[in-house]
Amino acid sequence: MAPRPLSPQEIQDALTELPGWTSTGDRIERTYTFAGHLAAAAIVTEIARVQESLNHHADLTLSYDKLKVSVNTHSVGGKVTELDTELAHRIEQIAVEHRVA
Ligand SMILES: C[C@H](O)[C@H](O)[C@H]1CNC2=NC(N)=NC(=O)C2=N1
Repeated sequence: MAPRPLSPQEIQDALTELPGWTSTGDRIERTYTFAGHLAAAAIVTEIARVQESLNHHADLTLSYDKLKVSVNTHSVGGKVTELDTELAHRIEQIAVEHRVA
């Protein structure tokens, strides 16, 4: 079944379970900061594995010691759906394992 775009209220409710994540309206995003570049780069492959398993992919922007994660659902015209909040939770699990602040 096709995912349904979440309402602004549903997005806000979902973000209460995702500290550090924000909504721009049509996306949910978080920027993680790491000890350095290799630590920031190392998490990318793990996120990619989860994204392949879910068949849902965020935009990942790697800079020196930061990784920005930004996601929406293309198949509904670029809106936030439960697929995005599910991926965000999975990425949070990986971040905890990497002891990201
Ligand atoms: C064909 C394939 O199922 C689609 O392109 C998947 C892949 N990853 C995706 N990722 C995101 N963020 N949104 C999608 O709609 C999406 N669709």
